[in-house]
Amino acid sequence: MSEYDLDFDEFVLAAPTDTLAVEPDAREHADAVEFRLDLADNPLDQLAAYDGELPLIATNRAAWEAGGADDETERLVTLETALEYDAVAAVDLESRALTGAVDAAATDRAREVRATARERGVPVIASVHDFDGTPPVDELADLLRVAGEAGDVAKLATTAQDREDALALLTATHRATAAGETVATMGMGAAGQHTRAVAPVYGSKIGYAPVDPADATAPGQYPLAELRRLVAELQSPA
Ligand SMILES: O=C1C[C@@](O)(C(=O)O)C[C@@H](O)[C@@H]1O
Repeated sequence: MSEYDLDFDEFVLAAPTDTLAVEPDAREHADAVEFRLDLADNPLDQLAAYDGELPLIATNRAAWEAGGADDETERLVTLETALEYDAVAAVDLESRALTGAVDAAATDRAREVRATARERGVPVIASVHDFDGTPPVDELADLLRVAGEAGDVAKLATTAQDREDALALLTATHRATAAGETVATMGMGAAGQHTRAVAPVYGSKIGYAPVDPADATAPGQYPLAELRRLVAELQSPA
């Protein structure tokens, strides 16, 4: 068993970054670092040099899901190579990449990365993003169900335009958790911000918050120390 194990039975607060050098600053409040390979310079060299304490979630976000990786083959090869490093304790794969929404060759490759992760005992976060809005609750439930079949944690980040969107996301989170699914949800944008603190109350198992707000990887993220404080207060009300 690696010293870097991550499971998602309990809430995991991840600090997203493109530079592993921030890890010492994340330690006080984070449980993990999300390493955004798609945004990083020399990501594999950074991984080879990593000797921090926090486990890493490896993400190599596709350009078609608003990430920085535009060559599908290369991004999946890089992600699979990242799995060779002990510190990589979870891997993020787009649910659409795993379920055939891209193209057949890319789907096979994404599934190979998932198989490699599983051989190594590394959980797979199957993620879905909606950068335009938040679909109705039943659609959110479907997205979570499909992602949950594709991965070990179903992650859903949608853009909340108003409080109804935020409520829909929280409702879907609550229902999925009550049904025994392992999910992570967060609302993007100003109207979604509070869901980042509140969704863990309804069972969401991952939060993302950068050490430095200037390094935010999505609209509406709280700074790390702030999200840690909010989540802790809401989980243990006085
Ligand atoms: O998928 C997610 C969630 C996220 O988009 C957010 O909204 O906090 C931030 C990303 O870095 C991460 O990969």
